[in-house]
Amino acid sequence: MDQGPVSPHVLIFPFPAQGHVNSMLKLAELLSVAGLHVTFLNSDYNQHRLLLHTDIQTRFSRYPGFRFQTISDGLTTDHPRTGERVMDLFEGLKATAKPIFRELMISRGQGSDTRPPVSCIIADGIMSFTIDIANEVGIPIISFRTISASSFWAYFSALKLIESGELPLKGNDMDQLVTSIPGMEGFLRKRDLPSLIRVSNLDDEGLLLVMKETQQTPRAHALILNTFEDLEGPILDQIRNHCPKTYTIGPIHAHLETRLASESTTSQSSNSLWQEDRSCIAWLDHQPSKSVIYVSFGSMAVITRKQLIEFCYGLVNSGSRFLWVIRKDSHAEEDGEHQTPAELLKGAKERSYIVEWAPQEEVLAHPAVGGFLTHSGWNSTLESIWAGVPMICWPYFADQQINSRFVSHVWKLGSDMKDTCDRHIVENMVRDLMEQRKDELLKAADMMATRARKSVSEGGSSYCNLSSLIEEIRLMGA
Ligand SMILES: O=c1ccn([C@@H]2O[C@H](COP(=O)(O)OP(=O)(O)O[C@H]3O[C@H](CO)[C@@H](O)[C@H](O)[C@H]3O)[C@@H](O)[C@H]2O)c(=O)[nH]1
Ligand SMILES: C[C@H]1CC[C@@H]2C(C(=O)O)=CO[C@@H](O)[C@@H]21
Repeated sequence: MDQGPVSPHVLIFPFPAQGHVNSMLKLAELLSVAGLHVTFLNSDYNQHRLLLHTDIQTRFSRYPGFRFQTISDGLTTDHPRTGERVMDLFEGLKATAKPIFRELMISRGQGSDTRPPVSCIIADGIMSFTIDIANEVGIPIISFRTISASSFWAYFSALKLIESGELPLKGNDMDQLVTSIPGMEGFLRKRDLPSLIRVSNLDDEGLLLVMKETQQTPRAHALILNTFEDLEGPILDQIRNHCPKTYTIGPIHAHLETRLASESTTSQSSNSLWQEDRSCIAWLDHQPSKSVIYVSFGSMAVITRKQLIEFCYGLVNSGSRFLWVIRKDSHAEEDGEHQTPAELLKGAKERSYIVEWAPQEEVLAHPAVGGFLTHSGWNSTLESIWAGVPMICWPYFADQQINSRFVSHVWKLGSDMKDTCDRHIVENMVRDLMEQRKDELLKAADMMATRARKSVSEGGSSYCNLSSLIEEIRLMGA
């Protein structure tokens, strides 16, 4: 990448969760490759886990302008930070991180640092207190929202949903179409609204939070989204009516690979907060081409024992081979139930493999993988699109409900199991994806993967947008 004469200093501040740290740390590396000074402000809790489970220090030591800095997320070490309790992070950050961040920005991140002062902040768009502080101290700020453009737009349109009377939800017909989100009139049902705004009470804390946070974005200098024009073009047109400087630079994980390759460098870029169990790659090496369905519900979902059992039976009865990520903290233990998932899956021992955390990007790229049963987190969705792997979506919360509608009905890359969790449905959907509609879905997935490749290749939309973004950041530092 070209390196101009000015060397600005960007401070990157993610919301402290895996799905956010992952993409924002990849952006940090992209900016470091371009020769910018970068400070990555990680929570103490996540930094400890990154150091424990990755080679992050060594990886970033090749960038002399890069530093990690840490900040408290306001929660105790034993707080789960998963499931619904992830929302506690917002209070923790406001009470603890916000005043520290203000002091840090008043000093322009200077302390004992010999690097130039911070000239630009890139902060998670779900933490609008960073916009208040940046504007107060006079440092330009760019919001990075780590969700899809479509879910961002749904949150942005929440006020319209309220004005038109579509929110709060009334009645039981969740299949009714929603009419007041411009660009989604023909296919978005009530049940496809992100769970945080799929509510029947306007006092709902999640609704108020996500609405307020999203409404603040136009106050930032620009918006970065981890998506690409060919994927979400019509929705991006809508967003640009409110946030004209919207840079789409995704899929970021692939963009980083591409840029590093063009610099003749490679990066084993695990940003995992859990220890990756690489034994699953050896297991995949012994499975036939496109025969395995990969199952993972990301880093935050917590499922009930009953749901776990329905998935077990559905997968076993489908007859398919499967690789399943079951985090230790991902399912509630219930009284009188002591069978582990491995014991429950005894009947499918030869054709199943369980790990607590996988090297997901590598798994999805493996020739043995032919499908992905996913919770539709945005990173997982993009990683699956990049790898050309069709999906069965089982959205858990937040943006996932709308992502799964786009996967199944707009991009036609799989099916949506939303709001059900029944062994027969799991079995039928796996058979459909891995057998009946296999060729058709693989073809559609392959076509979208080709478009994704084009976007991060030289001259592609994400490639050009990243170059413009870097140029803009350089001008801020001048
Ligand atoms: O065994 C695993 C499982 C996951 N991952 C990685 O973990 C990330 C998970 O991210 P995502 O798929 O986005 O899910 P969540 O962890 O649930 O992410 C949160 O953050 C996302 C970005 O804001 C949102 O889209 C989600 O709804 C929200 O739950 C991905 O990069 C995966 O590759 C692994 O490396 N190994
Ligand atoms: C805890 C969730 C509330 C909203 C956040 C989010 C967003 O940016 O809208 C995405 O997924 C979750 O990580 C966050």
